[in-house]
Amino acid sequence: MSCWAVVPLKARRFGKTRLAGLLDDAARAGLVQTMLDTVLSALSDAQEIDHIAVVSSEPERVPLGVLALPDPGAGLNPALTAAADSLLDHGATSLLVIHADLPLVRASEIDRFVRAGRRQGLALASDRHGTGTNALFVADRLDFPFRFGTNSLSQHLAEARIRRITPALPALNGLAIDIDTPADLACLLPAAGVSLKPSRWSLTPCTTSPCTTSL
Ligand SMILES: Nc1nc2c(ncn2[C@@H]2O[C@H](COP(=O)(O)OP(=O)(O)OP(=O)(O)O)[C@@H](O)[C@H]2O)c(=O)[nH]1
Ligand SMILES: O=C(O)[C@H](O)COP(=O)(O)O
Repeated sequence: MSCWAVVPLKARRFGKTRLAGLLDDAARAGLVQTMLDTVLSALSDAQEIDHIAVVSSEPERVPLGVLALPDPGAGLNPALTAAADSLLDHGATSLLVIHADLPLVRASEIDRFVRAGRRQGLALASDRHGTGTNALFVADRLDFPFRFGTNSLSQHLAEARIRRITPALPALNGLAIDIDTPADLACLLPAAGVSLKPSRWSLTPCTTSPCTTSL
């Protein structure tokens, strides 16, 4: 049994565009790198993960000890499909797809997510809005179709229904809190104790759970 984790990583110049009004290129690149480091470190500490890969058109960004997989350049779902095919050749028997923009994720949460997925055959990690999918674990069925994008959670649930799988949907803050928009940053930064420069940041209070809990 060999459990691989794969992290998709968008090309630098296309990454985190929704934050472009708030952060300049260098700040966005720094944020992306910090979040990627956090995710890779949590994966490497997770007991349930045997190997880690990053699928990216920029292999120079992939650290030593992590397998760099090429991105065919047709978007996120084709990149992940190509990665899953390639990992089958590397002996993968189960697969965790996890986004690179989860700044609070911990190894213990990854372990809980994977264990829940093993029990059900599939686990899905919703974003805090209940619409997106931040992580997906498949046991055995590496051909499960990826439907990342708008409203991906309901699309992944529909694919599960077609296959008569009842996925695990564990509520784990570190997997729910991704950083896409200025509102996401507004949720994260005060809770994380990061100081802000008011002249550059426009923060609105966040009311959507679980962003205010256990950070
Ligand atoms: N390899 C690869 N990764 C991608 C691609 N599109 C998105 N990702 C990654 O998928 C995850 C979710 O990405 P998104 O939130 O859709 O995109 P983003 O760059 O983070 O943010 P926006 O530009 O604001 O949409 C992140 O880990 C991205 O780096 C792609 O075409 N190829
Ligand atoms: O399926 C999703 O939720 C999107 O592919 C990526 O999520 P994000 O835009 O919330 O990071």
